[in-house]
Amino acid sequence: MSSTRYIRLASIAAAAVLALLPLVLGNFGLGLMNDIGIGAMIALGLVMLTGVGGVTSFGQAAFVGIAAYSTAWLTSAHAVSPWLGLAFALLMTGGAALIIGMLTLRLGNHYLPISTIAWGLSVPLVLSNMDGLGRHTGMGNIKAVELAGVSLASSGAMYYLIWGALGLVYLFSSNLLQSRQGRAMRSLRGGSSLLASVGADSYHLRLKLFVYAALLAGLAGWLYAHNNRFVSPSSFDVRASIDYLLMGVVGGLLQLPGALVGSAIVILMRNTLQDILPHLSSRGAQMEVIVFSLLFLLLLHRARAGLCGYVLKLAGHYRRALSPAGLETDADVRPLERRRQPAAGKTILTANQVVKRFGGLVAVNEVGFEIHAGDIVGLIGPNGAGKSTMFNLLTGAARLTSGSVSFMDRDVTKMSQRDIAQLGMARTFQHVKLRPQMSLLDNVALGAHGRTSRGLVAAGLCLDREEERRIFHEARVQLARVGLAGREHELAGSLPLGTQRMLEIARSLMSDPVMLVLDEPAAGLRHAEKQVLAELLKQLRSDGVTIMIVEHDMDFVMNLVDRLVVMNFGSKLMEGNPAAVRRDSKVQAAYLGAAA
Ligand SMILES: Nc1ncnc2c1ncn2[C@@H]1O[C@H](COP(=O)(O)OP(=O)(O)OP(=O)(O)O)[C@@H](O)[C@H]1O
Repeated sequence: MSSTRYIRLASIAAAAVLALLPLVLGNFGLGLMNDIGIGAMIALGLVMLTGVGGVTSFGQAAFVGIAAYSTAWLTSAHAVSPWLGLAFALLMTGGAALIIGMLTLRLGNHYLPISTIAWGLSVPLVLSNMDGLGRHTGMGNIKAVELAGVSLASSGAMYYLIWGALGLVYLFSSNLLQSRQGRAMRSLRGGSSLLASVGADSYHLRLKLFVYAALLAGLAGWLYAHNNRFVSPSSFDVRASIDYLLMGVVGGLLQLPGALVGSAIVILMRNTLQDILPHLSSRGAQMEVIVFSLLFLLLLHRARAGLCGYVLKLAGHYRRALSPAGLETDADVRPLERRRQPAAGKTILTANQVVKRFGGLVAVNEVGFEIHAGDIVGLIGPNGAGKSTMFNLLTGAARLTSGSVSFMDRDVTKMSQRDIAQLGMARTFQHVKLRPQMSLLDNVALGAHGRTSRGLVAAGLCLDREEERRIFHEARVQLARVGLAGREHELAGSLPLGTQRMLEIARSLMSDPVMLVLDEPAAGLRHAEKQVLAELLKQLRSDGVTIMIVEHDMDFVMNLVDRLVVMNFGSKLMEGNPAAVRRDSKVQAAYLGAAA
């Protein structure tokens, strides 16, 4: 049985068991299940935000509080329908998350998690000081939800509402992760330069995840308010936020089921401890904190990926589980649209008097050259000549001090790396940047981000399948082009360096580039791997792809390129075909002579 079929059957069985549970559970059991469902929904947001997006939040309970108070205020003080309360709660939570996210998500390092503590502390403080919201006492008499005239006041009715909503958001999240946006989101943890090179914007991806996680917390807050029919600020303080984070860590922040497992473990454990500890000590509440702290430490030592991660690892599927297989595609799938490629020989890139200073050091000094469509051009020079700096200036990864660069008839001097990528400049990295936990197919599919468009909502609702089929069809074509056909489902992290470089090139080709810019592609490769790479690049040239290559390996470059630009001490030493460069005495003195 295929793993997809197995997962589908297991999900149907789990749904059936959950649907029948109220028949055997009493009120207490249903209350616990409702708490687990609400906790799982908040932890699901954290799996998306922290596990996928790499943003640690200590303030998620604040969003739960904003939503719970919004609906409590509207339905108890103004007697409106809880369904209007839901719309208002989501609006308030989403709006708050958007503002907080825009203010904090650009903060790097540890500043971001610290800032989450700040709003995690301040929201309950504000709630507990507002007269209209009952100050420290909170608000009661919250209306029960009604559905088609039927009151959902009982625990059993709320159980179906909570778990039904959880099922829907779980499905939405799962669809999202296996989409164009989801691939980019799953790549966030490895830094922003790879994403920029495929035309994706890390900041906006993080912001979307942040708002999404807050909306899940908001939905949970609404359910909490109408399940308990009472809200107070203490339920939404930083301690509650840490509890939700603990649920994610215990269950596993890297898998969606981790949210469910974590919520169940933490809530059931807390309940059991609250029964047992008072019999053992008069300081039961403090003991509970200690037990949870010990659990946290144990997990960090023994199972950092949480219980789900641990079990999957034992089952040997851990790495594959992070890497959805990608859609199967038919031969008759409509290919992705191609851009109009420039005519052979047309000037596609012009560097004009480019200067880059680092303080007093002039790394690139008034360098200029042109690149014509269909050529392979090499940028060479001894160590410290300024090649990498020039590479960064051309691709938009660094800003020029003066001079200009035009690409495809556009002045790109001040353009972002992402916008230059969108114009058709694809790059690879000196230190290969792949997503090791993702399949080859997913890694390559990521390269099409800038030429496809379906967004988060379409992905969550599965309205992007046609585009996904086209992406995966193209990804298979590009994998075959670099000699990796049939290896689609292997993990990128398991490949040797030479194959990883091929994979990077396949990813670059996914953007349908006008020009491929390769940063030391032969570095670290064995002789045979270099030969395979050179053959591939020659094949790409004959397919009409323009290539610029920064390289140290003279033999590799000389046998490959049409033209060379030689740099030394930041300046252009000469430009010409390989034979002319080989003959040039200045080059021999500066570089080739040293290498001979
Ligand atoms: N971010 C930076 N800050 C300060 N100096 C820098 C920076 N980046 C590069 N340099 C300096 O600029 C000069 C050119 O460096 P660059 O890395 O571009 O040379 P390169 O030709 O690529 O060298 P290599 O072949 O060794 O990679 C060097 O002296 C380097 O120390």
